[in-house]
Amino acid sequence: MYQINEFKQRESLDQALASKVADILVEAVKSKGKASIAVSGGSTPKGFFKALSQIDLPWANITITLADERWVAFDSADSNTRLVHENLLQNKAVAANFFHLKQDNILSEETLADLNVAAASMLLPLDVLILGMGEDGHTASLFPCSDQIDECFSTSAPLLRVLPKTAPNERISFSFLSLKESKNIFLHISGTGKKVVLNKALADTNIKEMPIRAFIQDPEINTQVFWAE
Ligand SMILES: O=C(O)[C@H](O)[C@@H](O)[C@H](O)[C@H](O)COP(=O)(O)O
Repeated sequence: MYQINEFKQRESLDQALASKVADILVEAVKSKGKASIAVSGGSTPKGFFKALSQIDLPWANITITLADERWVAFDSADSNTRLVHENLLQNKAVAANFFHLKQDNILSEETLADLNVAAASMLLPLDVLILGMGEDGHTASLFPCSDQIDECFSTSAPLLRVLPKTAPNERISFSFLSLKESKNIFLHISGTGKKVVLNKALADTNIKEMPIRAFIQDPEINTQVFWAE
């Protein structure tokens, strides 16, 4: 299920989402000494990253990772790791820990197995998950067009390799079953085009056709949608 929070200005959304996420992270650190957050890449979250980076938080006890990453070099314009380093791991958040999904040149079975062990012990369940959504209804790198779409929903491994057919780059993504355990889930989208996609996602039920449906229609999952015009 979902609740929608609508904003006229993207800047107001960025501030509101940053302050909500900050409160959750503070509470998590207070109660268990540490907190984890997975953010998404793409073009939408830059302003949110900047707003969150300026908040005074116990950053040294907070680990940031990505919901998914493209398997590209750090200096590539497509690197979500680079996006996070340039926009979120700045200002006060410079003290935060970053869990790197992109490791070696090749995403081998061994690398994936090591990442799965590390993610399970260090990050999961996530305290905060910020999802984005593509025009095709993908979220994280759960791509409807990929041969891995069944595995995206069925695997109990935290992470999997995905090869989208309609988007560039090999990907690594947290699986649906690991993402759905997140304690606080947000979907951050902006623009009228994304509102149309959201409405399309709400109008039908096939999750493999539009994976975002799984997060907004499952009664066991509570997704806070943050949308700005
Ligand atoms: O690395 C990625 O591609 C993502 O994490 C992906 O799931 C993204 O969030 C959506 O594609 C929305 O992207 P935009 O914000 O660019 O529309």
